[in-house]
Amino acid sequence: MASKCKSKICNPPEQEIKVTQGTPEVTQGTPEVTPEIVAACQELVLDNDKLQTYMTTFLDNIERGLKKETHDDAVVKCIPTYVQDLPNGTETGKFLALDLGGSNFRVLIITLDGKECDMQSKVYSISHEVMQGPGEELFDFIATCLAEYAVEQGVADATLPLGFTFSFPLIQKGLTVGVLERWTKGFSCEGVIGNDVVQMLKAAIDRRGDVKIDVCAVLNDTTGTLMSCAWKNNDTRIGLIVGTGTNGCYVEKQANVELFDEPDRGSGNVIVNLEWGAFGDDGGLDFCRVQYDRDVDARSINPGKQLHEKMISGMYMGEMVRLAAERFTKEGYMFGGKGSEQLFTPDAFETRFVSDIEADAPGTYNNVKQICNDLGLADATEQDYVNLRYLCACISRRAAHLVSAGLTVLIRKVGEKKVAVGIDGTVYKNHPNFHNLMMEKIKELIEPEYEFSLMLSEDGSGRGAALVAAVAARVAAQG
Ligand SMILES: Nc1ncnc2c1ncn2[C@@H]1O[C@H](COP(=O)(O)OP(=O)(O)OP(=O)(O)O)[C@@H](O)[C@H]1O
Repeated sequence: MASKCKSKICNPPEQEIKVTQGTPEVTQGTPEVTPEIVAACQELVLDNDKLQTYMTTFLDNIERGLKKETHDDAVVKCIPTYVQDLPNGTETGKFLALDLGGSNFRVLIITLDGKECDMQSKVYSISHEVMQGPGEELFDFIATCLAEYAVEQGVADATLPLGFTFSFPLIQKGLTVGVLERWTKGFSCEGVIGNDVVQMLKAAIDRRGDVKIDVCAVLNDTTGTLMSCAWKNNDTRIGLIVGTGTNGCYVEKQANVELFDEPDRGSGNVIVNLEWGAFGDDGGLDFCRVQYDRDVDARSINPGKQLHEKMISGMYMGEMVRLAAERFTKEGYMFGGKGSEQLFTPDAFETRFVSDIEADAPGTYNNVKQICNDLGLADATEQDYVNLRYLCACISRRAAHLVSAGLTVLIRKVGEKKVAVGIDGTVYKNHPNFHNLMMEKIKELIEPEYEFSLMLSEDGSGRGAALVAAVAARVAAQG
């Protein structure tokens, strides 16, 4: 099989993989990506016709999620968040925030004063045992971190308002009531699904009895991201996360959100948490899923669920590249047909490698070489580097294009001529091309009358949680 390996190596002064249009191309005079790999990767290219199909299906899914009659069977749940008002820059006070939603857990103390915001925080990593152990132990762990940090910061007796950023699908029944619908992103703690996570948090705090806390909002990081960005930019109407998982939210008219059952406090709007990670769970994305998607899904702890998320987010992107590299190695096109033990080990190829490899300057192979060495692929050739970079580009670009098509639908749905999108998540932040790919693709897909901007929303989970709590307090004070 190794004989199939094409090693056409030259040493061009400049080499660039263009990832902006169609399939990534290599400029002339550089080692070309092995043609068999290019041909096999066509399935990862989402042309605008496919993206139109995606957009039509996605919009239909949103409508189904918003309508009472179809909501129960809808996969894109469109959950009303009970956040009716965006910040106006007058929010003040000291707040606690908890941020649970992925690989790390954080406790924050946030001081808001008009346009000033001071944040102190501590990060705790969550062990595999806690992520997949009994729910009560998860909440005891959260309460312990909270209590320790509150004592350390001298606010244990201050009864500060707390915003709880809990970034898993919650059915909200009020600003302080959130029932977990299902776990995602590798969590599977028993005894939480179907329960109100705010009550579980309060119970854990009470079990300790050493801190006084006023839990006054539960939200997910998407909502926090939107709020945090809106605090800086009045045009913000959409929040997006591309991190461990992916999700989106947007400002919708209350009249269109049939499940929203609270009186209008004046804005006429409410933030809708799409839970768009589940898009495709009814087969709606089968037209563009490929074998790597099916393999990643089959080996996950939630097969058949979060299929859109699995095509996009950081938890799966590296593994997708690894699966492709494994395939092309076994077919004899890469790494001398041999590969290495690490290359054939699930999850050994981290998503940060995708960013690092694509960040190599044109014609240079510093990062890719280092990564190959670390993966036991010290014999990799320049041709292998080019091929591996191509696989990274195909998979990250597909993710960026899916997100772009989703945002195009939301920008149109918001319906205002000028819309800012607040975005958070390490994939968006650290991937060298993700932002540019999104800008280009949305411009291509959307009508020219829409003006949009994509803004990095710094720390939506922390500042956003404080803002939700603060806005609720401001609106309540206004009567
Ligand atoms: N340099 C990088 N480029 C791209 N992805 C990366 C990079 N470094 C880490 N990641 C990926 O980012 C993900 C973590 O992102 P982030 O910290 O934003 O998520 P989270 O807060 O844990 O969860 P979420 O934001 O989805 O609720 C992991 O899947 C990790 O593999």
